[in-house]
Amino acid sequence: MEPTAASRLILASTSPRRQELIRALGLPYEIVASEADETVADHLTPAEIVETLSERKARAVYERVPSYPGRQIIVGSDTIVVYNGEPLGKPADREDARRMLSMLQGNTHHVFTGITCIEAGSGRSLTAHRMTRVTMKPLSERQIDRYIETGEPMDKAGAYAIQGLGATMVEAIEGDYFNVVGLSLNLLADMLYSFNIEVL
Ligand SMILES: Cc1cn([C@H]2C[C@H](O)[C@@H](COP(=O)(O)OP(=O)(O)OP(=O)(O)O)O2)c(=O)[nH]c1=O
Repeated sequence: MEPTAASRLILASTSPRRQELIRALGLPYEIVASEADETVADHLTPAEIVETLSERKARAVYERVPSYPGRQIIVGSDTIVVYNGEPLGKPADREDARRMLSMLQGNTHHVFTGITCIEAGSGRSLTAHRMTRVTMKPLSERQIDRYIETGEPMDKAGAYAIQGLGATMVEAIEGDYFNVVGLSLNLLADMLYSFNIEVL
């Protein structure tokens, strides 16, 4: 089959960041919220966690997607921060955000994002992940408290947003920036190419 740009993507996500990122690809897309359970077994590695959850999110939408005349690829994604072997999701409350930021400040952590693509008609599925290294500069307790007061940490893995005020706390990154924000466009483009969808 010839590569085609006429296929439609369905982003299985409520994340406004992911919605903005997928728009950058310039392909037709639709957003469908995915209500997948995000609990996983304790023994999974970070890569297994984000791959399992991205799969679960994509599959939840795949199972209820209406039929459509063209090709549709459902895209699910999940992000976690890992520090010292501990996976950090979104903070439960301000205290949890304080605990996470106190650990991350002055140290290097890893951000894992998994992506799953499922083709609606055939059910063919692909899952992969990327990892980015992020180093935060040392922060005082007062700086952490003031950052938490902005409300920015609350719906972000690891309690910070590199694309927001959190950028002022990041000293260095190694790897794909967009993987930290929640969707590596580089990885997604490679995965779409396996479905004969050319972004460029
Ligand atoms: C580390 C980091 C995470 N994040 C976000 C990306 C994800 O939205 C969120 C991690 O939570 P996720 O559970 O991966 O995603 P979500 O619940 O926001 O959205 P959905 O499951 O519906 O797709 O953290 C940032 O926006 N910036 C950052 O710098």
